[in-house]
Amino acid sequence: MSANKRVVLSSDHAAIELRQAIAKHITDLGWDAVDIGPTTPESTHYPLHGRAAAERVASGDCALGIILCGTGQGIMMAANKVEGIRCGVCSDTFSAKMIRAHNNAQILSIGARVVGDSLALEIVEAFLATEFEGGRHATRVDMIEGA
Ligand SMILES: O=C(CO)[C@H](O)[C@H](O)[C@H](O)COP(=O)(O)O
Repeated sequence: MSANKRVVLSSDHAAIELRQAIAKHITDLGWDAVDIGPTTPESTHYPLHGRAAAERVASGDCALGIILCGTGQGIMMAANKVEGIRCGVCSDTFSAKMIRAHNNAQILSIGARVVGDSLALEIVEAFLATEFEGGRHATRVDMIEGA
């Protein structure tokens, strides 16, 4: 499968089951889910998993990413420390579309303790189905990146 269908997934202990459900769901939709774990429920540290997913995207190994922790906030902060990565936390489908269409975010973060499972799948679908619009938004994204 080509790299542009590869979606890396990671989480901390707060979101393992939801992350695995999302991986199955996006596979059914035709994406290549690259689930980098963890798979066991022991308490772990979200910065490790946010950075690991972001590095898969920054390196070009995966085109997009989906990361989760309890709120989605901490793992998002860790992912955004990786150069060139734009990640937003979404709890609604409109925001999930907009972080692709206007912000060209490569990574979606979800709080597994914030949104229900079926809304989470809708948020993921909205994110994956939306393309960056470019134009005036490209100017602004370049400004985020310091251009
Ligand atoms: O939400 C989180 C970070 O923004 C993470 O899921 C953390 O694990 C959370 O802050 C603490 O969760 P814990 O299960 O009480 O360790």
